[in-house]
Amino acid sequence: MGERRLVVGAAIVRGARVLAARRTTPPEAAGRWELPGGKVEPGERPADALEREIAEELGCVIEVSAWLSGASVIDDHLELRVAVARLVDGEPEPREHDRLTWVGADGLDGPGGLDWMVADRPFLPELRHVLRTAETEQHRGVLRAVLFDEDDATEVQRRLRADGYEARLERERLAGEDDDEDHPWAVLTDAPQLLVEVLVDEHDGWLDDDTVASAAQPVAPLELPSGPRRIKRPGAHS
Ligand SMILES: Nc1nc2c([nH]c(=O)n2[C@H]2C[C@H](O)[C@@H](COP(=O)(O)OP(=O)(O)OP(=O)(O)O)O2)c(=O)[nH]1
Repeated sequence: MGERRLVVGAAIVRGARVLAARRTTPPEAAGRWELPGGKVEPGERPADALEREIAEELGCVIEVSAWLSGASVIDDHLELRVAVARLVDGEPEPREHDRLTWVGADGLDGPGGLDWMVADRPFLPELRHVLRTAETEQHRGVLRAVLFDEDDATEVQRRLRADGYEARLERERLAGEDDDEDHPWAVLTDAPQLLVEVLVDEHDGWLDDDTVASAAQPVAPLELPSGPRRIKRPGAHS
């Protein structure tokens, strides 16, 4: 027997919750929760396979941020890897699943938690950690400024730090397969939203949706978006 074929699952994280999907087939898996995804085609990169499967199954666009560690055996022929991903366009709709749910660290598993596919369970502790980190950042009012160029990101970071705020750089695709120029930079900061908005504006970036709606409230009575959306995203990048 050769190597097991790879199945990839997406832990799509928004705010501090992850999207879980309930299977309908085969009968023994119906009613069990999984991370949406599917089989990687021969010659296909796992991140591309995942983005393709999500478009097919959920009708939305994601971007892989980082792979969780390890792989989990599904059966003699298949093994599962899981990536943390961010929703970049559209809203997930179930096309092949009978239910979708956004679940936080506390609702992942354990009493009252979801009944996951067996192969997914080894990923839950690390996933819980990812969600807890996201929760902490939300509570601290951390904003995420996204910029296309490293120079812009570094400059925004420098200016925020010069003003006494914390500012940390992150690459949008952290541990993906490739590292080409398409992947933007993010600056995570505890600076006030207005200041961050001014800086991203100067550097052709935008403020990410996830963080704004929840984080901005304690900072200032601004006009807040009622639903998740991106604030000032350039239409195309040059
Ligand atoms: N997508 C996905 N599949 C999982 C997970 N956990 C798990 O055991 N599996 C199993 C169920 C299936 O046996 C297999 C993936 O099959 P699939 O039916 O979702 O994949 P696919 O869309 O590429 O299907 P196919 O039509 O090519 O057969 O992996 C999970 O979290 N996500």
